[in-house]
Amino acid sequence: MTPWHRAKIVCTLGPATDAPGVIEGLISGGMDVARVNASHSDSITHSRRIEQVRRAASEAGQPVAILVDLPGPKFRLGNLADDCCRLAEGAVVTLVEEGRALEAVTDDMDGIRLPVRNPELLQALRAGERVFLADGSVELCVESSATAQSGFNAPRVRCEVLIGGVVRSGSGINVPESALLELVPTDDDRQHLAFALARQVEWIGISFVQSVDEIHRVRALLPSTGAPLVMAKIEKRKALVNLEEIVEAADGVMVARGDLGVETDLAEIALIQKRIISVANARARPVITATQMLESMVAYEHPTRAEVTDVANAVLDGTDAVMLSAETAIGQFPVTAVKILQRVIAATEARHNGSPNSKMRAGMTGVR
Ligand SMILES: Nc1ncnc2c1ncn2[C@@H]1O[C@H](COP(=O)(O)OP(=O)(O)O)[C@@H](O)[C@H]1O
Ligand SMILES: C=C(OP(=O)(O)O)C(=O)O
Repeated sequence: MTPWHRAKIVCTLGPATDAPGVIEGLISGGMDVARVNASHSDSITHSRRIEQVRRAASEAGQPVAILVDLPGPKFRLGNLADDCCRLAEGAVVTLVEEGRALEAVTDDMDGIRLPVRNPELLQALRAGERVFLADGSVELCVESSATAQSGFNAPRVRCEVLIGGVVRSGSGINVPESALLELVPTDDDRQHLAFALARQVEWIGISFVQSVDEIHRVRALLPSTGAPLVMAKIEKRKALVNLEEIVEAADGVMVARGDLGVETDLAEIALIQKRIISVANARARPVITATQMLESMVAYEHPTRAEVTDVANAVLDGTDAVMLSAETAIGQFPVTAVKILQRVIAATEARHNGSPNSKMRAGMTGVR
């Protein structure tokens, strides 16, 4: 048994957690919260995963809460032919609308075609604008806009790859200066919220919160009794301006470092994390530190020294939980990743038992 007061572990469910025995392994390894990222997979799959976690948790006699993370107004790539694509620096990439006929597009002009789920984004991009993919790991520069190429039968935006890397089906697209953000909750969020309420999940995550307004609008959709707790994901510059009120209005917050690292200055991420944690600690709101905690473990069995140090530092900062994303959702070593988190948390807390939030942490897994 793990000590009840330790920092909690949140694991994102995905194809990798569908393999036999993995959910059970995550639970015995120390998973406290299972996260369903509503941006990926369909509702039948989400339902099956939630039921599987609840069954395995009940058999293990360990509480595991469910967090349904609403997508928010995030632009995303569509499905890629091989699910994954490597973009080389200097290559030409053409962004096209997913599912539209593209007969007028010639391959040699086009370079690599990447489908985009949001046609309004294609119309809005202008020459010279920067586009970031997969949490900013790939950077594009728009060479010619959809308007400039209006002779084609479907909108297309030609870009040059400035920083290369790997993108996957559904990878996020950030255009930090774009004013295109829809109102949160979006129509899509409302559907996922109805799904989450029907399954009586313990937490819902609101993406791209910028002020308390988004929290109030989501709360207005919740039932008066038995509602899930509301986690505000801090990932926009404006959320940092309104941080204190947001933390006050939410039941918990997430340091969503993936989007935060693109939407703000990456160089300031460590300081921003410390500030969010400290504001949450001061108001007794549980805080999750998320994204790329053990990223190399998506492909390798051992984490880097920098990654385990990052986990330990988050615990020392006072985080109440650490989160795995791709590591458990699509990684090759999901159970090992959780066990490593558990070991690092235990080793760090054995020497620094300084968290003021023991009772609050216990509340994170307030399973119904
Ligand atoms: N349920 C899932 N199905 C397929 N892939 C997933 C799933 N969840 C996560 N992933 C993959 O892991 C990556 C990191 O996970 P996460 O941070 O939760 O997603 P995102 O940043 O795309 O919202 C995603 O970009 C995606 O490639
Ligand atoms: C957790 C995050 O959100 P998402 O998975 O929606 O990118 C993040 O941006 O760090």
